[in-house]
Amino acid sequence: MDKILTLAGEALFPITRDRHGNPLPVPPSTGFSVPGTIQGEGKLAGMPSLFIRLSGCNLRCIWRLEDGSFSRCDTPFASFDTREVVRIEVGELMELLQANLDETKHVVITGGEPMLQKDALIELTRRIKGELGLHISIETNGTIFSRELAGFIDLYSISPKLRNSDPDAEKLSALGLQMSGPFKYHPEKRKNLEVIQSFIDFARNNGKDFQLKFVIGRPEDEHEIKEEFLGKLHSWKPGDILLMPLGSASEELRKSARLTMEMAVRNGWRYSPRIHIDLFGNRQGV
Ligand SMILES: Nc1nc2[nH]cc(C(=O)O)c2c(=O)[nH]1
Ligand code: SF4
Ligand SMILES: [Mg+2]
Repeated sequence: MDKILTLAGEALFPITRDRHGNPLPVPPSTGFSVPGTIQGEGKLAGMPSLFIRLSGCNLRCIWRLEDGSFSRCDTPFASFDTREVVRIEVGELMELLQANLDETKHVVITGGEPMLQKDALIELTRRIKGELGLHISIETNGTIFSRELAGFIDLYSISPKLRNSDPDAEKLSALGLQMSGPFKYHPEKRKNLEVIQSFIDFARNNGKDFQLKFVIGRPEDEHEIKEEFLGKLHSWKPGDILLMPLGSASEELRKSARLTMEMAVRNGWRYSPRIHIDLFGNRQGV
């Protein structure tokens, strides 16, 4: 029997057809007449893509912006609150993907933290490569590695979380949340240099690509990136390091954009936009 994936929100998005190729009754959240959107972030920003969003995350990010306001994970329905999920067999997801591909050659696997479902993902990515020959990216927080899965993926988009993402008592109480399991473990789990180095080494040795994409919300982030991550990792190039402004809405992004861009220029790193948020706002399925 096919393995089963647990997906969040719109699962595969944006799509316009069911797995038999029949039109869906509602248009996709993009409002487009065609399936697909563009990759909004990272080295492949602008690339026509379909997204698969997996449910569940081992971290619980809540950031503090420079003005003192808070910004939590931009996909809470795939991390903080996973009550609504879609369970789908790999074979069925393959049919849905195939029915919505048209000219799109890129698939992005995101979450949540997709590596939590690595067994089902190995089956899915093996079939996507073998049967459809698509380019596959994975958006991961860099806390879990699998050699077998890495072998089927072309771009590892690793987004290690900085201290500013820790859900401390003040942030939790401001958001009316309790200090329970995942919140408590976030600070000790979020940084795993061994896992990040494994992704980098595997990419270098197997003709794959990777990027380290850091979310920037305050000036101190620069020192932490250099001392606690890049200084302890090897085999990366400045062009593999991307800085992305903090925020899940355009107004938030604007607040941190200049700080982020200046930091990128100063270090020879790259700036990553979040095009889908600028174009569509903070919405699911775009
Ligand atoms: N268009 C678009 N680009 C994205 N890049 C990363 C995304 C994510 O949610 O991981 C994302 C997303 O949700 N939509
Ligand atoms: S690691 Fe990503 S998906 Fe998980 S809580 Fe943080 S921002 Fe959300
Ligand atoms: Mg994301």
